Amino acid sequence: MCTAATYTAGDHYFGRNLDLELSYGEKVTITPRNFPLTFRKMPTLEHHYALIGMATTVDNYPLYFDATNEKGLSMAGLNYPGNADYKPYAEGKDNVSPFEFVSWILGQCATLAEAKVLLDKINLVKIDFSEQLPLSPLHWLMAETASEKTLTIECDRDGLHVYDNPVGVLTNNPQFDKQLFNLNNYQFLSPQQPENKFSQDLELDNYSRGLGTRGLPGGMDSMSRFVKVAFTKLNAPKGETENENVGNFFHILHSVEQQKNLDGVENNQFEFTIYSSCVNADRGIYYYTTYDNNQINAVDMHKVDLDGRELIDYDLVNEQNINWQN
Ligand SMILES: C[C@H](CCC(=O)NCCS(=O)(=O)O)[C@H]1CC[C@H]2[C@@H]3[C@H](O)C[C@@H]4C[C@H](O)CC[C@]4(C)[C@H]3C[C@H](O)[C@]12C
Repeated sequence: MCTAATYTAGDHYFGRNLDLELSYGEKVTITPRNFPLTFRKMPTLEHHYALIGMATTVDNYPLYFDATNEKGLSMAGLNYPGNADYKPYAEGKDNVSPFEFVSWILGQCATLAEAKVLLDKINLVKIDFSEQLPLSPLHWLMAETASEKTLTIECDRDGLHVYDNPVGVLTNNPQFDKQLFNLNNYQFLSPQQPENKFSQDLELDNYSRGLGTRGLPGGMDSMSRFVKVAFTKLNAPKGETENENVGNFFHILHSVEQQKNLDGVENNQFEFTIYSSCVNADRGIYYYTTYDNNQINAVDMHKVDLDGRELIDYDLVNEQNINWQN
């Protein structure tokens, strides 16, 4: 399972937890403006916006899991098994494969309005990257900095759905409209202590702090994480400094982090949070933590030549770095 979220506190932040039982050798990857972005059925983008994000690069092709462009538009792909339904080639449409989708949109669009124009013409065509890397069933969170608005994009059996996402979070199944509806069931949650509405005939005691959050779901499943991360994010403090806000953002994501050995999948394996990312979308800085390294690491896209023609990538720093004080 995975979780993605946005957060605004002065600047605009976008990030995700990547939860899985295996790694694809992903690295923080910068695609400069003049790296030719090729597509199976669409013309090459010789010149485009520069991108920074997490990607696996195969045959010099960046397969982005999540990314942000130099204009602050961001996207993340999350698992959507059993629902994602990619389509056959369609004449007259922009036939873009899901593995190309992030680069196609972020390479060309600065805003959600521009992205919506491309989404109107798009056909998410069923073309695998390779036999070894077939398509994954995904849906996407997309956010811009200007309006602070967020979209969810899902390609179901009945076609493409582009939802306004007023919460600014995404997890996995079920469909987004059901996740949103489910929040109706949690209106009772509060960061404040409850008042007794149970009965005036009883004297009830707030015997513990945090009673307003009793009933907040804590499961690893995607509906539980949706509620928990939405509640955490919508009540998150807004700091004064970059460090404070990056810290706040990681607290939001880590509220739904998956610890090892709690979410069993096939072959006696367990899914866990491989990395958590936080992009400052206004400044093009990609921060991340990994399961084994709680320290926040950062890559700044503006410290490299964004007019280049070659991909630039950074291995994840995966070793725990303890700050010894004596
Ligand atoms: C599995 C990842 C999503 C995380 C997630 O939601 N996990 C939950 C698993 S589950 O619900 O519990 O089954 C997704 C996000 C982005 C995906 C990758 C990107 O789409 C880029 C390429 C695309 C290729 O078609 C397949 C490999 C791949 C490298 C993908 C592998 C995998 O499907 C990734 C890494």
